[in-house]
Amino acid sequence: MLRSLRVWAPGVTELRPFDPDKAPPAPLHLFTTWFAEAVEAGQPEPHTMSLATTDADGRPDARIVMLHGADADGWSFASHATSRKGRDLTARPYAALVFYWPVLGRQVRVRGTVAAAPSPESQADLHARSTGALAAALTGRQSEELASLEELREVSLAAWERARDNPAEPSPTWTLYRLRPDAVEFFQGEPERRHVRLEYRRTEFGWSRRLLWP
Ligand SMILES: Cc1cc2nc3c(=O)[nH]c(=O)nc-3n(C[C@H](O)[C@H](O)[C@H](O)COP(=O)(O)O)c2cc1C
Repeated sequence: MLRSLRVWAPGVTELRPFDPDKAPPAPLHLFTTWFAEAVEAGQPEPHTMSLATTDADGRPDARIVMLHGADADGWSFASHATSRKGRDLTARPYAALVFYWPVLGRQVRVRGTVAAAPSPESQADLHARSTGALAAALTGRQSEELASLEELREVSLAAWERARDNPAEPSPTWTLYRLRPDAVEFFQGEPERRHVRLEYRRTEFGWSRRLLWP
């Protein structure tokens, strides 16, 4: 089965030429352009990304989270500070994000230091989202062992009710995190496998750019 599968099948993926000489001086601008192009090209869920962290012993872990924003302050996402990833970030406030947009054969990797936003900002970010997002956050206990699906159902039903009754109910452990990048890499797939990798690195004078062998 694996051998019958194709990456970037014609008709599914459009590999556009990417000229790194015309790339903007800062990675945020290129990310914003590529993100909008992924949306326009019909990429499902382009705002989901892998978030990699390491625990206190340096052991890595990764999971999918939603992108909450990308601006001059960094790339943001939200989760419980008490979750496994939250504990990792407390122990080692450094992370990597990976976006994969297969309809355009593009990957973006972002690495840098992570800081937690002040609680009022985290709560405001949560309350600007859907009732379901608030209910999920109010359910809490993320990454703890769950005794049964029945217990989850009971706690979740109560959380949905609280979220509907009080859309401003706080979820004390819910935290908005910002990753301030020190490196951002853009990968554009190429049909002859001469993929273009453009890496931006933060320097004391701004951003430097270099190509990487694919
Ligand atoms: C599409 C998708 C989006 C998700 N978005 C989030 C998110 O924004 N925040 C979050 O805490 N978990 C999110 N999750 C769940 C995480 O992948 C993960 O299961 C959870 O956060 C616990 O991770 P941890 O034990 O490493 O802390 C998402 C999962 C999927 C599949």
